[in-house]
Amino acid sequence: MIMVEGEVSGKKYREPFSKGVLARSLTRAEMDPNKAYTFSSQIEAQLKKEGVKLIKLDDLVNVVRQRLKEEDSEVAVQYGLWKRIRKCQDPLVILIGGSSGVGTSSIAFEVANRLGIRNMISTDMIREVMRKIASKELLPTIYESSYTAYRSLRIPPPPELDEVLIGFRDHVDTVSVGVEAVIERSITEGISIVIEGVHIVPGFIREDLVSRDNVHMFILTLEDEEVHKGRFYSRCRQQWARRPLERYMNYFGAIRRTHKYFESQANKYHIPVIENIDITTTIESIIEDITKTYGSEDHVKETEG
Ligand SMILES: Nc1ncnc2c1ncn2[C@@H]1O[C@H](COP(=O)(O)OP(=O)(O)O)[C@@H](O)[C@H]1O
Ligand SMILES: O=C(O)[C@@H](COP(=O)(O)O)OP(=O)(O)O
Repeated sequence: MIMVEGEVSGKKYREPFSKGVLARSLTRAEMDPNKAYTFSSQIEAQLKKEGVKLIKLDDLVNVVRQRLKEEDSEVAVQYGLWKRIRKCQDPLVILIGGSSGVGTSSIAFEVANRLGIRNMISTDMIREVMRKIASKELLPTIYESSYTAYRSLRIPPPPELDEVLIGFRDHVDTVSVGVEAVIERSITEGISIVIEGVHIVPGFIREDLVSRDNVHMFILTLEDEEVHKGRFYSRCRQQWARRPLERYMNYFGAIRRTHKYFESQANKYHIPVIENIDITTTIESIIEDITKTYGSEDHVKETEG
């Protein structure tokens, strides 16, 4: 059996070489799963042939990189980047926002998967916890959807102001307290996480958190209203009981107002805006933006492997 020796926070550990574990990291670097498994088997065979019984994780990574360079240079680059992200001491916190229906949960899931991040939370869940803590009388707007929050404003806004946006801002402002708590906890615990939903709005989450190098925010949009409507049709087909189409169509105008607000806030705070037409392109641009930060070896603070 070949043993692999790694190191976490100065402590050494050993585990058996696993083709499955190696294959998964290659799949994240966009290698075809079948090819990844074959490739991992070849690496194992190579090590056995060389009589290796124990290999340091860093050395294993170099063996993999060397062979990848010869066989698949594109995967080699992706694998290198992915390893650099994994080696970084700071956890990655990825925030994906956008108005209802633009695709935040679908994209968050894919991004987490690609980067090997095991934690993901929707801001709807954070809101749900907050609803159990604060009464409807105290925080009425969070008992509504983000786009209907205006209906429960305690003091109706003056007619010259957009009541949908006043309600939306109040709703988001409150839930942002919970979002900040999750970010803070992830940072102190060193846990990478993807947080997604309508409550990720530029300008609402504390600057000292979003300005960190390891916190990345993205806003998804759908310029074409018909395409946006189409997403509700497809979602409602999948989850009819929980997400009746009628509700989203009745409030579509309000949802589009929040959509515009997301765009203007993103521009104001220089947050990347990604038009979520093609799922692959959206994921690629998010991954590319994040990996840019890890493009240089200087960002590697620890050799955890
Ligand atoms: N890039 C995309 N192309 C096609 N359909 C998409 C894309 N992104 C999301 N969808 C679909 O659109 C619907 C809404 O996406 P969802 O992730 O639930 O949105 P949100 O969480 O922002 O409300 C779902 O049916 C989802 O499968
Ligand atoms: O508040 C809101 O805008 C939506 C967000 O959810 P998504 O549509 O983004 O999943 O929550 P709802 O009240 O409809 O459960």
